[in-house]
Amino acid sequence: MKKLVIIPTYNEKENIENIISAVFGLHEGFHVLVVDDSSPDGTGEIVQRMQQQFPSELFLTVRKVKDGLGKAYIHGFKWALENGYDYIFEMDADFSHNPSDLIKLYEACKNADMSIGSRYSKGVNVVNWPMGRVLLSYGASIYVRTVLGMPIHDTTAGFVCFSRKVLEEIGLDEVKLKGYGFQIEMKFRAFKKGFKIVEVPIIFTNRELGESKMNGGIIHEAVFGVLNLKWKSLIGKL
Ligand SMILES: Nc1nc2c(ncn2[C@@H]2O[C@H](COP(=O)(O)OP(=O)(O)O[C@H]3O[C@H](CO)[C@@H](O)[C@H](O)[C@@H]3O)[C@@H](O)[C@H]2O)c(=O)[nH]1
Repeated sequence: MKKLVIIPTYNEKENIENIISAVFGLHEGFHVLVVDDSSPDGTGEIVQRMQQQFPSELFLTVRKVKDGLGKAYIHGFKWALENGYDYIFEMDADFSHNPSDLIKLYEACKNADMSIGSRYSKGVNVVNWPMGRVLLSYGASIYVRTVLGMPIHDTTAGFVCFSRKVLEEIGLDEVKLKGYGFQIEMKFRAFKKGFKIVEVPIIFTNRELGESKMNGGIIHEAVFGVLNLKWKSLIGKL
């Protein structure tokens, strides 16, 4: 089975080399695609250099401008489908997600269609986030679950495994949200299509290096984006 971990990056020079090494260090046959938005800090150049060491496992696509997490992933998903991958993973560059949990996600995904590394399926498993961010994220998950009626605890999770057929059937060109709302939209579309989704408990650890790209615009898009998804679902367009 061909497995691809997609890592979107914007200014991750402190993390990128270590995270790629950690994935390959698992020796589980994962390939890595980095989707970099022309990071001014030289993240892309670091990946290019590592490609000499891992010519057939490490891939890089560079987009011209910073255009949001969602668009970066959509680009990566299409690349994965074109290149024949069976299982496709989302993972942050910054070690918020422990790369060794990829194995748990893969095992769970084999018995489902999609698996989610979940911070909230067994209590709240977040380390070193400021209380405000925990409340925002946990509150967002309750808001989304209530409005959309989706039985998923961690609806904004960014540590996910998709089996190929989910990405083939979900309608990638119709996914509209670009920021973290994208995470919600992907899960809702998969849920509406009747795919089997399982949550795997993980511990999310706040990054030690580099900076989060979270901002007010991303929150605004997610709040109104959820209402729009609900509306589309009510009028049968989703
Ligand atoms: N290519 C690209 N990558 C991006 C962009 N914005 C963020 N990224 C990359 O996406 C990953 C996550 O971004 P962070 O900015 O570190 O996210 P966070 O604040 O820690 O957010 C986490 O929580 C969110 C809400 O729960 C999650 O939705 C998100 O996936 C992530 O796990 C990192 O690898 C970062 O470099 C972008 O515009 N373009």
